[in-house]
Amino acid sequence: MALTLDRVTVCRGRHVVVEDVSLALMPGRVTVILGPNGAGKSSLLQAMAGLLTHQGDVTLDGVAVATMPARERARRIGYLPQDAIVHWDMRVDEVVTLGRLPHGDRDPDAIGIAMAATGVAGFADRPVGALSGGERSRVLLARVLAGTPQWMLVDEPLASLDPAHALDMLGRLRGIAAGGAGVVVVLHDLPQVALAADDVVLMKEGQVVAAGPCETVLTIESAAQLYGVDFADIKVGDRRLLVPVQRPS
Ligand SMILES: Nc1ncnc2c1ncn2[C@@H]1O[C@H](COP(=O)(O)OP(=O)(O)OP(=O)(O)O)[C@@H](O)[C@H]1O
Repeated sequence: MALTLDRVTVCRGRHVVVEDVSLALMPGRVTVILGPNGAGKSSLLQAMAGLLTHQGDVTLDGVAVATMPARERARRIGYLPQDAIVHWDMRVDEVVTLGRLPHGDRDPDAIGIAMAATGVAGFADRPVGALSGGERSRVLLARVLAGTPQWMLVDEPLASLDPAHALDMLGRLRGIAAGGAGVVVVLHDLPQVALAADDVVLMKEGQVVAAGPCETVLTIESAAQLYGVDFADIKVGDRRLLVPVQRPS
């Protein structure tokens, strides 16, 4: 079930936005992609999902994602884009049921498990348009989860969530990985990265500058190099959380 990238390059217009990226991502773990704005994180995630034309190979269990029939790809890889919105004012349970489309069924077990895992069962009959941003984020996660994908690719799921809901969402993503799926998530907030990540991929200007276990790859030094600002660390339990600090003038 490994998701493997071999020399993946993505061009948008005339620009190379992801360059020569090779990675082996493992299921059962949360891998966080981080890097400055415009580094190519979303483009890389979309290439992994088979949604963006690229050079090089993205393979799942040795099978090229680009050549998988669309339905099979959607069954195996769940993708939650940045700023995902729901265009129709459907009920929560109807939105979650849409996650079963790649399977062509309305499997009540899968839908129920997804709703329970994301904590949306309590407002299943409400219209999504009447939910708060945090509740809506959980519904959209439930929709992807209902498809029981082997891999979940999630782009900035914490935008607009307050700290409590952000922690809740990170816990749910970790729970999904603990259940055996692979989780790849783009995040910006470094304390949240340290709380969520087993592995990290550091990207800058389209290239992967480092990848591996969070505790060894994400350091004060690597973060400073990545973002061009200084960081301090705070020890919380067995984790070191990095926070940006002003460089002394
Ligand atoms: N649809 C598009 N057409 C042309 N260029 C694009 C398009 N989407 C993104 N880009 C460009 O590709 C580069 C990488 O963008 P991408 O969204 O992958 O970066 P990112 O690291 O996810 O950024 P952010 O942290 O700001 O979300 C940027 O220079 C961006 O301007």
